[in-house]
Amino acid sequence: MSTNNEPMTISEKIFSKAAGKTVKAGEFVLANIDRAMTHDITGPLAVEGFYEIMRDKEEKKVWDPSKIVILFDHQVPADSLNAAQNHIMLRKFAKEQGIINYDVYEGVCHQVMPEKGHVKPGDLVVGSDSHTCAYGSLGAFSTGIGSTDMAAVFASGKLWFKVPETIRFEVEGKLPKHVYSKDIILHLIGDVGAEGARYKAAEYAGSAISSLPMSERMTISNMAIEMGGKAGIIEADAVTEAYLKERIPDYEFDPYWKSDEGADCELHKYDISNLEPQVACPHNVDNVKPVTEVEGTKLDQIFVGSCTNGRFEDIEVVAKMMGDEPVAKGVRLLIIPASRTEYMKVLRAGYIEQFMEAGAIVEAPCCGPCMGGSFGLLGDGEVGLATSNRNFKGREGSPQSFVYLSSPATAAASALTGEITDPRKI
Ligand SMILES: CC(C)[C@H](C(=O)O)[C@@H](O)C(=O)O
Ligand code: SF4
Repeated sequence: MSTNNEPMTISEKIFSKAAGKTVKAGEFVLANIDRAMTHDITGPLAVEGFYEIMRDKEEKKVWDPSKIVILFDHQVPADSLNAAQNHIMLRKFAKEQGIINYDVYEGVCHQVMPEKGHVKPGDLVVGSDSHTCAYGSLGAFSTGIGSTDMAAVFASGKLWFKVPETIRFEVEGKLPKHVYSKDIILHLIGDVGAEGARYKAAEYAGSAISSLPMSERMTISNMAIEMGGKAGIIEADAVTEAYLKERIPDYEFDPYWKSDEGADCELHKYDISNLEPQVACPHNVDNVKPVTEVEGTKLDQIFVGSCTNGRFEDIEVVAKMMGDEPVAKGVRLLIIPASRTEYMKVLRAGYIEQFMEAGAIVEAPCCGPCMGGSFGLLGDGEVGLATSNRNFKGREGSPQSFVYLSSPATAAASALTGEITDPRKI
């Protein structure tokens, strides 16, 4: 696609493809969208907006129903009459328009989209959810948009963008035992701050990133938005290829979708060889401390799940660390696999029985308490530890509660003791 020899970032390449001409960071483009995703919270307003845009048109059809995905994850199974009505409305819209609709609770959108093969390297993907940046783990430019922008995408398949500058995180080293990609991303966010990557495309590279399996890459891309990133991209490689070959039958790896050497970016370098497990403390995701500084904080609830860390691999870490030990008295351990597929893997591995016997509770795939909208909420003065991605005041329930964020390993160690615990000490 590059028409001259100037090195380009992966974002510039993707926007050049999407705009049909070579574009550079800082330029405004009207871009063709490859895939659009919406869910039960933001979908209804997008549908209303779509009909508003189409009000004078005789045929009120979306631009391409095969490129839109609608799913239900935030309030499932319907937890209120309002949610049930929203689901009815979205099911009807999807049916009338012929849109792909996972309407029987397939799981959290950001797990289901890659899992079902809806994203590939070089794609421009939009979703009406801020953690849409998660699909950057597959080498796509993927970003969250609002419901009204989604309405415009439904109608036209296009959207205006300013091509973002790139902020590149080069992370080298071998992860110490019991330290995971969640610790890397919390460390990066703590370092650059909640605004450190504002309107920039974050790119993660280096030996510590390329050696991560896909499940852990997803965690890192997912949290780009927590430092203000517009996207969180990891260049596609053999790991990406293997993941996609299982899901997209005709997928062929294309080495073009990477940042060229010498492309313009703001560079940040890290060595994580001695990284401690990290914890984000109330009430901001960038309030990050090594676990040793918050050890001993008493917990009321631990939530293992969400689009950030609700995959089989995450839950397996918890199962293995807990072994036959029970959940500590006085703490509630809530485990929610991120999708039906991940749930089935957890089930077949025998972990659900193990967790239930240990005194934990395993729920069906959904966002759960992550956003404080559904079940499993924290009350006044309660303290929770979660493997999710946000800990703002009131995020998991009461504005008088406190949420810490960690890796599944730290969550498991803490479930055994009832207080924030360094997994290296278990
Ligand atoms: C409901 C949705 C708009 C929201 C988001 O955009 O991220 C939610 O998924 C979250 O994690 O806060
Ligand atoms: S699991 Fe949490 S972060 Fe992910 S989409 Fe659901 S509410 Fe948002």
